[in-house]
Amino acid sequence: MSSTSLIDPRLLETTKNTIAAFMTNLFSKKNNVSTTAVICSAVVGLFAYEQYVYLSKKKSLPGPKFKIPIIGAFMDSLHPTFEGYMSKWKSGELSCVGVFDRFVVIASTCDLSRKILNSPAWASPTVVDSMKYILCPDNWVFLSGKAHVDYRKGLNVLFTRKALGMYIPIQETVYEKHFNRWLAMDGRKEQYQWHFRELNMESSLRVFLGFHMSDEVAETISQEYFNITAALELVNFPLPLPGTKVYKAIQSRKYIVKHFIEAIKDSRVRMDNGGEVKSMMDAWISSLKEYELECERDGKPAPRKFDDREVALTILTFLFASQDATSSALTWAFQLLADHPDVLEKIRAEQMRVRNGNVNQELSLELMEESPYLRQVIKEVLRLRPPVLMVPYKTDRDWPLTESYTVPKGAMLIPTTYPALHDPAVYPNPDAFNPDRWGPEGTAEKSPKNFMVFGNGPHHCLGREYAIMHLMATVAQASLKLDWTHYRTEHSDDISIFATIYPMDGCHMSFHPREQPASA
Ligand code: HEM
Repeated sequence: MSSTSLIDPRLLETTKNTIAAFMTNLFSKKNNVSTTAVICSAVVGLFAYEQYVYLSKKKSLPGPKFKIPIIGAFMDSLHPTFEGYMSKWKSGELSCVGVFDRFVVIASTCDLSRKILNSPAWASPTVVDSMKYILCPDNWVFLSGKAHVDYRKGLNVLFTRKALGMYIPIQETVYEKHFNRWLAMDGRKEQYQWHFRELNMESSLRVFLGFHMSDEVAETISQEYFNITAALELVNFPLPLPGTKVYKAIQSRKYIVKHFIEAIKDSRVRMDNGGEVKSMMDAWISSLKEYELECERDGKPAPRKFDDREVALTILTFLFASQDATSSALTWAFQLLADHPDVLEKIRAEQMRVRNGNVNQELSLELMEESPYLRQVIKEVLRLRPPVLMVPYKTDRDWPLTESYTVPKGAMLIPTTYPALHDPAVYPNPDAFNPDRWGPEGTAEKSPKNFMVFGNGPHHCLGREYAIMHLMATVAQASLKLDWTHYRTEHSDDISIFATIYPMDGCHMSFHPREQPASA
C-alpha cells in the first residue's frame, strides 16, 4: 500500500471539528442572519458532512482525499480508462472511491478477490446500480442464498454436454452466414469489432431462442442492445429519467422482452405438439414439461410454473451475461491470431488433423473436445485480455476483510480479475501471448485459482463451458474458411472500455476466402 495515500487522521478530526463549530455557530447566532447566508451555510455544512462520512469510511485506504460534492468520481466513471483502473489496482490491495452516495472499495489481489467471491455470508453480487431497472428487480439473478442455488440448479440442464452438442449446428449456420457477409465486402478494410459483435449476437439469439424470430427482428435487437451495454457503467445517474442511458436501456429491454415472449409462446406450442428441440429455450420448456409429467406420474406435488415473462427475463440474463464478454473475447482472438500467424497455423494444422483433412466436415462438440491446442489458445486470449475486469459485489454487513480494514455495510466491493491473470509469478512474461503456457510443458494449469476469468464461488459463470466452446468453434471454422489481415495501428494493443474491453482502434481488418489445401 502506498504510504503517500494514507489519510492523516488529523484531517478527519479537523473536518469533524469544522462541522461541529459550524453547526454551533449557525444555531447560536442571536443577531440577524439573512436567508441566503443560512442556506449557503447549510449547503456548506452538508458538503462538509459528506466529506466527513466519506473520510470516515475511507480511513487509511488509498483513494481520493476529497470527494467532489454530491457526484464524487461520477465523471471518471462516465469515461473509464484502462490506465485509470490500473493505477487504482496498483495503489494497494484495497483502494476506494466515492460516487454519488456510493462508497466503492476495489480489491486488486487474487486472494482478496477470491475471498470476496466466496463469502456469500458477507457480500452478494450487486450488478451495477442500473441493472435492477434494466433486468427487472424480480429477475432470478438478484436472488441470493438457497433461492439462488435452487433456481440455478434448474438452469444447469441448459449447459450440459448434451445441450452444448445440440447448439453446435445452430452456431455453425450462423458463423457461415457472417463469414459470407465478411467475404462479400471484397477484402475491404473495416473496423471489425462491431462485426464480431453481430456474429456473436446472432449466435446467442439463435442458440437461446431458435429461428422463430425474423432476421430483421434479430438485427433490431442487436441494435437495441447497444443501449443496454451503454448503461453498464459501474455507477450510473441514480434515477432512470427520460434521456438518461438507463431510461433508454429500459425501453430497449421492453422491445427485446416482447420479442422473446413471442418466441417462447411459439416454443411452448411446438413442444406441446412433440416438436423437435431446436434451441436452449425449447430444451428448457421441454425439460420443465417432462418434470411436470414425472411429478404427476409419481404423485409428487406439482412443480412451480414459469410464465412467459419469467422465461424471457432469464434468457435476457444469458444475453446480458454473455453478449459483451464474448464479443470482446472474439475481437481479441481474431486480432491476436492475425498478429501471431504461427499460432494460427498450429490451430489450422490441428483442425485439419481432427477432421482427417476434410475441411468441410460438420462442426461438432467432439471435434472441439479433440482440439486441446485450440482450447489452450482460447484460455490464453481470455487470460491476456479478460473480458470482465471487475465483478461488483455489495457488503451485506460490516466486513473485517483484512486485518487493518473493515468494509462498511452497503459498500460496493469489487473483486478484480486482471492483476491475478497477469501475475508474473504464475504466468511468466504475463503480457506475452503464449498459448503454450497452458500446454503440458507450461505451468499455467498449476495455479487454477488465478484463472478468475469466469468468477468463482456460488455465482461463478453458468455459461463458462458454452462460452469457451463457442469461442473455440468460431475460431476453428474461421481458421479453415478464412484468411484475415490485421492493420495494426499505434493503438492496437491499447485497451478501451465499453462495458468490457476492446482494442482502442476498433480492430481494423479485412477478410478473404481461404484457398483450400490440395488434400481438402
Ligand atoms: C467469455 C465470455 C464470458 C465471461 C468472461 C463471463 C464471465 C462471468 C463472470 C466474471 C461472472 C461473475 C461470476 C461471479 O460473480 O463469481 C459471470 C456470471 C454469469 N455468467 Fe458469464 N461470462 C461469459 C459468458 C457467459 C455466457 C455465454 C453465459 C450464458 C449463456 C453466461 C452466463 C452467466 C450467468 C447466468 C452468470 C450469473 C451466475 C449467477 O449469478 O449464479 N456467461 N460470468
